Amino acid sequence: MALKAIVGLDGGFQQLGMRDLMKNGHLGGGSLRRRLEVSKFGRLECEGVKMKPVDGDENVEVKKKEMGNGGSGEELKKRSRDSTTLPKPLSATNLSDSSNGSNVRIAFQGSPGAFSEGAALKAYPECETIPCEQFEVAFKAVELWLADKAILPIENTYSGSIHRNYDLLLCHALHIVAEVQLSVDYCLMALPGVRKEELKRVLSHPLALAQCQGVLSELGVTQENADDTAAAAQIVSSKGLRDAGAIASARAASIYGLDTLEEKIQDNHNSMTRFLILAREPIIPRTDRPFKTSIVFTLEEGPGVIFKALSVFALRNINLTKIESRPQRKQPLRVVDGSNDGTAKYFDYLFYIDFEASMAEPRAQSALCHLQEYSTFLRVLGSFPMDIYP
Ligand SMILES: O=C(O)C(=O)Cc1ccccc1
Repeated sequence: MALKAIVGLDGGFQQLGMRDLMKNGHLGGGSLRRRLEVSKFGRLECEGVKMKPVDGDENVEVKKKEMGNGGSGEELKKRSRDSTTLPKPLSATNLSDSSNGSNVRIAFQGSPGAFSEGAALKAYPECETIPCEQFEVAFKAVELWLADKAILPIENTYSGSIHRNYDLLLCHALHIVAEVQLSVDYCLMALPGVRKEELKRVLSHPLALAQCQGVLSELGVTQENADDTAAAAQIVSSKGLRDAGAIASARAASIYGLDTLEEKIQDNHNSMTRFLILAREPIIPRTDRPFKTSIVFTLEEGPGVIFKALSVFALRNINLTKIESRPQRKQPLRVVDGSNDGTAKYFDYLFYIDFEASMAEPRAQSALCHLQEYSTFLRVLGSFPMDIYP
């Protein structure tokens, strides 16, 4: 799919949105350069672009078995129709990507100062970050070569999995190339001169509000959802709201010129958020450092299939770090014939598993070959280094 990037700077902070990812145009070098120049403070907007459905089923062909990152023949044929997903030759930019992230553009959902941006900077301190209105836009930005990678929060030790982002992993053909674990510190902030007692409401991302209930109920304020924590800070600042505070990062306070009224206001100080970094191409799995592999699969019907599926890892002494199941939205029910009482209908699920092994290890390869005996669909989402230094 081709696109045209249109980004206007109207004086304020902007995000990449659907409107900027155009249907029929092409990406002119000039417009890309212009967009990238503003991207430190701008977000892309997208409208009118036909997005793949977010229920994750367009790329899921459950009737076919699929191994590795290459996909089935049918899927490869489908992908080859869309030239943006074809592997591209190495360029000078690829070769100059350094581990500190200079020359790497990372798309994230949110405004500058969001925690997702902080996680991107933890992984690649010198990267260029591209704020996007929605997660779909961040994925699209990578698929359309506007960004090299996308980052998305996937789970939190306090509130668990971010289900929508699991679903998104399946809608797109991006590969997980890294994980980042971040301990998130929330700050309460307001316009300079505003005191805590003057606050009548506090704005933030729902996840942040949920984790700061102690302070919020002490303040007796109403809570208002924002798209992301930094957007909350931006609203308070740009609208000059003197009765409102925001919960966001210390970086957001400094970006939007707000004063921090209280630091580390979260109820639980040990809470961590795990983010995934996605790219168009998988990385080459290695065995010289701890690796994790993420897979998604569906199972045949029958007694004990989940037990059998999990045993392929236990038999090879492979540790599982995460199990998640999600309904198959497009075909949520599986009709099973053959019971004595007639036809039964079951909920049909996708299983996501993370295991501690690299796809370069024979035990991981044989575990997945074994798993194929019980699964109707299997996709490796990525094999990537574990973030062991949170
Ligand atoms: O809103 C943000 O800043 C985000 O990046 C999403 C988020 C919110 C709370 C914890 C971790 C990530």
